[in-house]
Amino acid sequence: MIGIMCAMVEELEPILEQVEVKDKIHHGNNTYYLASFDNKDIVLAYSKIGKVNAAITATAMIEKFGVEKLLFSGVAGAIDEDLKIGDLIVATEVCQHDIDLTVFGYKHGFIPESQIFFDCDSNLINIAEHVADKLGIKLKKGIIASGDQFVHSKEKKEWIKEVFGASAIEMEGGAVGCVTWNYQVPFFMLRAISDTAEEGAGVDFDAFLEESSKVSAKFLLEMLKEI
Ligand SMILES: CCCCCCN(CO)Cc1c[nH]c2c(N)ncnc12
Repeated sequence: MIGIMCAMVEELEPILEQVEVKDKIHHGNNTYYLASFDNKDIVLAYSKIGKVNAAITATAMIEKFGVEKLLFSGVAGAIDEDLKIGDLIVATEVCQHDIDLTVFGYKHGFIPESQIFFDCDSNLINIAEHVADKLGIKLKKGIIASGDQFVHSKEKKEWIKEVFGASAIEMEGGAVGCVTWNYQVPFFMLRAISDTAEEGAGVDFDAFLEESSKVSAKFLLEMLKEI
């Protein structure tokens, strides 16, 4: 079973309308759509925004639906200057920039018995690169940082870049990476840029959420054909 996760309904809609939904299951205040696409069984859901909501959905996908690969599609704020609105980025690793146990000598993003960075699945990243070549589109790869805040300041964005080497910023991937690492389930995340995470990012986000969600959804569906 393949799991497809988004944070917001706007990110899931463009995927859901392209698959054959067989059943809808309500569980833990989430709706899980059982569907098939290209003769593959998939379960889809949006978690709601933020790391806790994302962790709930990722865990349910694994524990209740037996998902063996978890793919995330959505939008993100750009940290790297070469990422423009509408561009795609694939996560090589994810982290949580709002974890801070530095007073005990730990690095930012580190929790004892856990990790700062969680690797995304190299096989799925390879498939993404193959699909990008086939479609003739530019696909950036990089670290994506998550935190429970919408980043809209150049200072904060630059700090996250400095401390984590992140190329993009959002609010769920680091949590999903932590869940999939604990359960040893392959994880892949694709995001399309909706804003630059600086002053005024909220306005850009509202303006480009729908369009960028479609960019990410379209690519993810192409990937599904190759999995
Ligand atoms: C009510 C509106 C909720 C916005 C949710 C934003 N998502 C969270 O995953 C992605 C995202 C896009 N741009 C971002 C930014 N600049 N900072 C954090 N997250 C993001």
